[in-house]
Amino acid sequence: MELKADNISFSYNKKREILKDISLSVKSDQIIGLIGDSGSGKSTLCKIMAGYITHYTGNVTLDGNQIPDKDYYPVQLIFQHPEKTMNPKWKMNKVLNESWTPTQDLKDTFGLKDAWLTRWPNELSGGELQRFSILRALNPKTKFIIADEISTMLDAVTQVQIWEALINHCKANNIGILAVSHDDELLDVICDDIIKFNEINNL
Ligand SMILES: Nc1ncnc2c1ncn2[C@@H]1O[C@H](COP(=O)(O)OP(=O)(O)OP(=O)(O)O)[C@@H](O)[C@H]1O
Repeated sequence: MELKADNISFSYNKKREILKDISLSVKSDQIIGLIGDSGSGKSTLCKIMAGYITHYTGNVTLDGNQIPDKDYYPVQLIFQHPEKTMNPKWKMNKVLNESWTPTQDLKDTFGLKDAWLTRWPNELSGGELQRFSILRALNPKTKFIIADEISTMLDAVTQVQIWEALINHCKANNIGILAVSHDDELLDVICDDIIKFNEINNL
């Protein structure tokens, strides 16, 4: 499969255009990196490609087709701050199983401990919470993952564990990844190709 953004332009308000005529593509067997200046619009592009922002111009397609937003959205966005995406009034068991029920094998692969399931989100660390948000995004209907600075706040060991588990799962299940990061060393190690955001944003 191929996820494509074609000629995407967007502004939050009339004063300033954030994205101008941006095009990029990711195939199922690829990990594509996206690097660029802070505030240049990378997260905005991620939200557009994952269906969170809909009032843009241009096209986001999967194998040339518009992505229907009524069913499960096959492009899943994982954010830098997992706590912002979780209901603070839900225990982690409910948070984890909201979209699908991950197997015990997968929970083990991501180092997710059963003891965490009975806690509230504010009783877990950033690294522990990020394991939940990644597992939630790996519903079998997911075709592409957009990882927006998912390991920025984690220590080096946790960063490696999480990326290794995510990449292994995605390779085995033919899920393509768009990885946004300021860490060029990380992108050099994990990506097939790295796109410089400033060069594709035609402002
Ligand atoms: N909801 C919003 N309303 C108005 N402006 C916004 C909104 N969200 C982001 N912006 C602005 O849009 C611009 C692009 O933000 P965005 O978060 O996409 O950049 P980024 O490249 O991901 O930055 P960083 O690398 O720092 O995460 C910034 O100037 C930001 O202030």
